[in-house]
Amino acid sequence: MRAAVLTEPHEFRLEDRPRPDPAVDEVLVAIGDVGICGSDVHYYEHGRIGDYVVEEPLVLGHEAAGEVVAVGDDVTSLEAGDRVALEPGVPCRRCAHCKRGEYNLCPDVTFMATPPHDGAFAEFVAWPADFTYRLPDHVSTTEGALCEPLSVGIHACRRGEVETGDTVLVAGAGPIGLLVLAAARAAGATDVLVTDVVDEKLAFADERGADRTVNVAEADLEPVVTECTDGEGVDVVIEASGAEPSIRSTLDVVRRGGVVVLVGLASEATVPFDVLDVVDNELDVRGSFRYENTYPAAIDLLADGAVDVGGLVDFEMGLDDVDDAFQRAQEPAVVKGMITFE
Ligand SMILES: NC(=O)C1=CN([C@@H]2O[C@H](COP(=O)(O)OP(=O)(O)OC[C@H]3O[C@@H](n4cnc5c(N)ncnc54)[C@H](O)[C@@H]3O)[C@@H](O)[C@H]2O)C=CC1
Ligand SMILES: CC(=O)[C@H](N)C(=O)O
Repeated sequence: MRAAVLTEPHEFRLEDRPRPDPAVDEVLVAIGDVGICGSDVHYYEHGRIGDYVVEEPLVLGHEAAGEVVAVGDDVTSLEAGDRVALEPGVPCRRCAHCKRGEYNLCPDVTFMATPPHDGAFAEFVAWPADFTYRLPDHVSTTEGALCEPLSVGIHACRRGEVETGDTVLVAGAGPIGLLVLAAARAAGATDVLVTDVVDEKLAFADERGADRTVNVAEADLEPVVTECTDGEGVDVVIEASGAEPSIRSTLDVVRRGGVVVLVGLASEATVPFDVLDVVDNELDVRGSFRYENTYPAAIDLLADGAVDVGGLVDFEMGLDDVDDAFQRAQEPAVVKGMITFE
């Protein structure tokens, strides 16, 4: 089978590799679509993300969906021909975090396309059946692949305890911010404000149902939030840009007693935070890391039409064009690129 392997920064090699055999509890999936995530682009550009360093050739891609072509002897939940989405992180199932159900925090997780674990820019992937989810007939494998970033959005909203009637501010209108917007709407948020520094991204957020968009490179956010919330501040801020000024501004726009959820990964490890603000206003500041138990909800939201990911994908390219695809994925106005397999 063919696989696109990152051998060093800016260098993909198309390799012929043996097709994997599924273990007894795994399914073999012929990959149909794989999204290009910002983290894939970061590994391509820099060969590392923090402590995760590409030391051996690595297959990237973790937003994947396709069709089951074989099942291991013990698998009863899926069969050949099923179209499926693959949850890319498989935890150890034994540690205290796994036992508590917070398996996204498992320190021994095998996460696709995170060194040293290969990802899904490959024709076939063998994957545990219980982290592989059947897609209804009317949900495409492109949508199945987008269950991954949608899961990040669902988990962030769960962390923020977004409820019916809430006013939510989503900072950053990249794929994660846009899917936080979608998940917040599905959770019942009635007013969603979205910020970015790129007008095209904000126009897109507007089309996708944002009540108000603010280009924070051109306008002050605080007066807009004051106007929209009668001076109270928003119930929940979900920071999905990772930009330091945006992270800092979260405390200025959340209401007293509100929740700030940090999803974006800041390039600087430390960002000054006004502790008095947090204490005095009794703010909940929470991290949100990947997701747990979100795939069934993501698939249901797509199947019911409660979340529409149509239009999120700017381009689709084959494995042969993986270099070009990664160049295009870095254009500022591009939201999502997809590698597709015939
Ligand atoms: N916590 C988690 O589990 C995960 C975190 N991430 C992180 O979430 C963030 C968002 O991911 P993507 O949407 O893929 O990234 P992206 O880079 O495509 O989107 C970020 C957006 O933020 C905008 N932005 C830049 N400066 C801003 C500012 N000052 N205020 C508001 N917006 C600003 C950019 O123009 C861009 O549209 C990244 O930091 C990524 O590393 C991504 C996936 C999972
Ligand atoms: C942080 C990322 O962007 C990536 N999706 C991951 O979960 O590692």
